[in-house]
Amino acid sequence: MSNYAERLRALTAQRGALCVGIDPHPQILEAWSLADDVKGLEACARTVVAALGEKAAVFKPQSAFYEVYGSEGIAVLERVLDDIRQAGALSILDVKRGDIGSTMAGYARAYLAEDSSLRADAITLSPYLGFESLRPAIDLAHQTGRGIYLLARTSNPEGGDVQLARTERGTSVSQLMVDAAAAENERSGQYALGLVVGGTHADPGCDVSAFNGSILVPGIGAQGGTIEGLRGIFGDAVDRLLPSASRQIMQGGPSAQGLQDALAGLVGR
Ligand SMILES: O=C(O)c1cc(=O)[nH]c(=O)n1[C@@H]1O[C@H](COP(=O)(O)O)[C@@H](O)[C@H]1O
Repeated sequence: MSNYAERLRALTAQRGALCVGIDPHPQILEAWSLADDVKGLEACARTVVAALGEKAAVFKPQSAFYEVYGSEGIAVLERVLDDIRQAGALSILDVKRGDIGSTMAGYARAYLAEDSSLRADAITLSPYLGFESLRPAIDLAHQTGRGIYLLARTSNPEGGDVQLARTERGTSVSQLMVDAAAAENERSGQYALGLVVGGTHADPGCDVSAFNGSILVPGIGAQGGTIEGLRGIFGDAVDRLLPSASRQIMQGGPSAQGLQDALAGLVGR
C-alpha cells in the first residue's frame, strides 16, 4: 500500500500542485441559485467534484459547512469524500481537531481508520494542546497510510498572537511545530506529517526551508494570497507547497466550464 506522501507526489506530478477547497458558504449557495439547505449543500459540493475531480490532485472539504446541517450534512460530506475517491483524487478533510490524547484517539478513528465512513486521505489538526497530544492520530495515520497537516502558521491575522510567541529559548511556537513534525517524519520515514502555513504573510515567522513534508498553503485568492507571491515567501521550499483556494475557485461555478477555468487560472500560473 502506498502512503499519503507517495500518493500526493504521484498525483501532483500528473495534475499539478493545487488543492481545491470545497467550502459551500451560504454566499456561494446564493450565487449558484441554490437554497441554503442540505439539498443546496449537496448540489454545490458534488458539482465541484463532478467538474474538477479528474483535473485537480487534491480536494479539501471544510467540515464546518457540512456540520451546519447536522447528520444530513455529515452524510453529504461522506458522499463528497467518496466522490473524491472515485475520481482518483486525494481528500484532505479540514477539521482542525486537537484534544487530549485519549479523545484524540476518537477523532483519529473517525477520520483516519480504514473502516470509517468519514475517512479521508489526510486531515488538518491543531497541535496547540501539545504536539504529543496528537500521538494517537499520528500513529493511526502511519498504520493506514494517511496524512496529517499540522497548523503551524495560519493565514488569519490573529494567529500570530499564539504562533509567533517565543519560548524561553527564543524559538517561535510555530517553529517548534515545524521542527517536531520534521523530526517525526525522519523517525517514521513515512513523511505523513505536513504543515499548514498561510500564504498571506510576507514573512510567516517560521523557517520551513528544511522541512521534509508537504506544506498546505491556504489563503490564496479570497484572503489575498497569490500563487505568484509564493516563491518570495517560501523560497526553495516552493516545490513542497500545496497551495489551496476555496472561494476563488467556487466563485467560477456553477458551470463545469467556469469551475475548470477558475482552476486552470491558478494551476497555469
Ligand atoms: O487548514 C486550513 O485549510 C486553513 C488554515 C488556515 O490557516 N487558513 C485557512 O483559511 N484555512 C482554511 O482554508 C479555507 C480558505 O478558504 P478561502 O479563503 O475561501 O480560499 C477555509 O476552509 C479555511 O478554514
